Amino acid sequence: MQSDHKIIPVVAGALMRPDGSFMLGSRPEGKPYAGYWEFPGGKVEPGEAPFAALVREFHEEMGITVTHATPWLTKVHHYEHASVHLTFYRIWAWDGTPQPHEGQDFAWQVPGQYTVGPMLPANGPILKSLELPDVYAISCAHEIGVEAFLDALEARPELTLIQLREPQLGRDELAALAERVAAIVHPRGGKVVVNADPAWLAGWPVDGVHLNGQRLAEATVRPDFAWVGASVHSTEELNKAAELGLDYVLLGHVKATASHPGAAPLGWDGFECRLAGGTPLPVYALGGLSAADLGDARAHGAHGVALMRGAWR
Ligand SMILES: Nc1nc2c([nH]c(=O)n2[C@H]2C[C@H](O)[C@@H](COP(=O)(O)OP(=O)(O)OP(=O)(O)O)O2)c(=O)[nH]1
Repeated sequence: MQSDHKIIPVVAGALMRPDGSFMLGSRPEGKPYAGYWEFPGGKVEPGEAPFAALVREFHEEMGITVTHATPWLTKVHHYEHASVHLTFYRIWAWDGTPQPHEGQDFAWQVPGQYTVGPMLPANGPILKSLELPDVYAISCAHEIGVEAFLDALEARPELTLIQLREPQLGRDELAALAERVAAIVHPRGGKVVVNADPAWLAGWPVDGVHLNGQRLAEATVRPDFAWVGASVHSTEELNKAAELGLDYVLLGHVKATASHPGAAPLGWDGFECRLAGGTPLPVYALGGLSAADLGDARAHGAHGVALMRGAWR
């Protein structure tokens, strides 16, 4: 690690297609890591704003004009050739057709099903983040009953990331429900994470664990699951989740919600404020939201929206 190096600001963007596929480019000959695959982008010029750098790089590298992009993740990485501060955007709309202006190859890729490689070393967690859907759904059996919840889950095949959060259930009841939820969600290619003591989950057919605020505060290492997330309210808690190497956080509550009556909502400005230094892990906005809030959430730096009541209406 070469922390004495000046840190070079870099912007990069994932061109997103409506089906969830996105573009990677190969690094041209003559650059460090030539032939490795990356998100198109490059160094920010002195005095240049990051978004302006993104627009310029996409124009120079592939002749397209970015028309709609939202800030997504940031990361510092120390290479042997340089230390870089990476700002990643997701690009939702552009004019023109990508043409390789610098001798690079382009490939549209499906998250988690890569046909190109190797990837730039810094990009592993960034690529993993693209496997997370726009909408994160939190279970509601405690409000509407187990059978009605399972019926609602069956009826919404678009929900592919489910947090099982049923604090009223004991371990055996929760295990039985987790099995039924997984039997619905796994055939659709989705994931189930459980908001419970990680020690409970050994042998359960689930994909990960979700840490509530207290479990996050007590954690000293990342629990050993494929997917681990946490609920946070502050930048400090977000940073703790990042230090543990978690995969995502839920940050809220953004709007007034029945589950926190009386507690003042953050609003979108307060939400964005907590991400002000950038976030290395994807953040779902939580609290009083519906799928219709996805555009606002992305515009304020969120990966997507986390819904409790809003998922099942
Ligand atoms: N473009 C891009 N760069 C990345 C990504 N991930 C990552 O670690 N990097 C690093 C690799 C490089 O050290 C640095 C980008 O520098 P670069 O040399 O490609 O930038 P540039 O196109 O402006 O190059 P140049 O004109 O200065 O030669 O950021 C990524 O996904 N995309």
